[in-house]
Amino acid sequence: MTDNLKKLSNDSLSTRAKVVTIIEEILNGKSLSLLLDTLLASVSFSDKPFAHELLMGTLRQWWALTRIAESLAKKSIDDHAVLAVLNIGLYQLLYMNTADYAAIHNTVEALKQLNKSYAVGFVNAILRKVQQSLAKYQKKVQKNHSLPNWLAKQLKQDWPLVYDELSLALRHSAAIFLRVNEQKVSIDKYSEILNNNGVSHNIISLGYEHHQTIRLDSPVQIATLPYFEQGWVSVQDMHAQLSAFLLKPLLSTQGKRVLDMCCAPGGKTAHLLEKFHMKHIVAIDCDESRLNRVHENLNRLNLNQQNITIMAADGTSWQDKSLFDVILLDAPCTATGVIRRHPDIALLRQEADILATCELQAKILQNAWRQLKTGGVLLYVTCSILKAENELQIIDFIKKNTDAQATPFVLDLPNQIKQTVGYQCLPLDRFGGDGFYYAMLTKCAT
Ligand SMILES: C[S@@+](CC[C@H](N)C(=O)[O-])C[C@H]1O[C@@H](n2cnc3c(N)ncnc32)[C@H](O)[C@@H]1O
Repeated sequence: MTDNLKKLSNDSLSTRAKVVTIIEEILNGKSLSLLLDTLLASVSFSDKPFAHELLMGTLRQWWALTRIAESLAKKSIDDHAVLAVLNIGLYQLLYMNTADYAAIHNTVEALKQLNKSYAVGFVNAILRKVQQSLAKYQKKVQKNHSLPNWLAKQLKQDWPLVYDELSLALRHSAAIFLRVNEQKVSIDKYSEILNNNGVSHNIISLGYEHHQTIRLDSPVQIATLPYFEQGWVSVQDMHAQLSAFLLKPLLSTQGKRVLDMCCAPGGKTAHLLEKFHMKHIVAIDCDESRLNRVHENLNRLNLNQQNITIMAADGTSWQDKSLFDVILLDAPCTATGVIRRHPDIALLRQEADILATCELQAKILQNAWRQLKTGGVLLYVTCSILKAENELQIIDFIKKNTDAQATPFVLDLPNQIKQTVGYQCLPLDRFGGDGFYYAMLTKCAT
């Protein structure tokens, strides 16, 4: 734990100051996933909803709020804590029903608690200016996007026809989808159980053949879902669930050797084990700590683990002794398709990450290909919405590998967009799935 985070155990630190501390950590490169739990554990029960909304909302609107703050400051604000205090203040004024006095006074107090008293006058003046012309600034903050400029520019170039819709959707939260473990219960039966427990939801199409998923109408505490601990259900975005369904024609006949390259934290591995009897599945990932979560997931779901080998390995160079019939490559990516769920991505990613990520993907893909039998199939997946990591990556791969042939399939929802090779799923509305790309390649005899 960093010294900065140790401050969170100080009960006299206000919830606002704690949220600012978490944002500082994110701006220093830490990921939100663990920090959100740390924040919520450090505040009182009654303050948890406020802390959650203030952190997640401020992160989702970060760039739009920063533009307002810096336009009023007439300069860029380099002190992370001061910028975070300003942005949580602006978020309370422009998005939450916080009384103006609390939004300004208590936010400015956080500066003092964080030893940033030098900025009290500066922050106070900006927040008061916004409070005096609230409607004007509410309109201003809604305009355009809340993305770093380089990303907005790239998305506009990649998706000119739906750019406005896309950049708007990326400012919102995403719906929760459930993957039902059909070894335990059918979707229809689980839907009935949810109804009996008062959990409002819909069964919706995945856009591929007749397959369906459950979408919740509003967020719930996941651990309180009926039979969650018994492994009847998992949380998984609808588009992430496509992997196993797309592989169904190949894996419904038994006896296949499968490689799950880049498997952690094991969402897709678990789905494969729920659905298919494979001869052997090898699941690798380079991140040992994330591999622990694969074990945890498979154990909760009570899955038969006799035929699976899970291990830490570098996908750019690791080779198995025998070839595989099917390879699932869920490649590391910029994760720009899941910004709605992980709004810290919009703060953390840099333009230079695209090229570095594409190079890593190309290396892993090439190494995976060497391990595929002739006649075998590789499913390439990312949760990115950037063409460089997706369609362009695969077109380039096919050019370099004359034994690689695109295998056609059809997705049929409006936000599942056919590409030269594969499909791009876009997060175009609040209730649709995340941004994912899928391409299927068959290895031909040369
Ligand atoms: C998109 S995530 C995989 C998600 C996973 N398939 C699931 O469904 O839960 C990408 C994974 O790639 C892993 N990774 C990154 N570089 C790698 C490499 N060189 N070799 C193997 N795994 C790598 C990361 O640790 C991360 O767990």
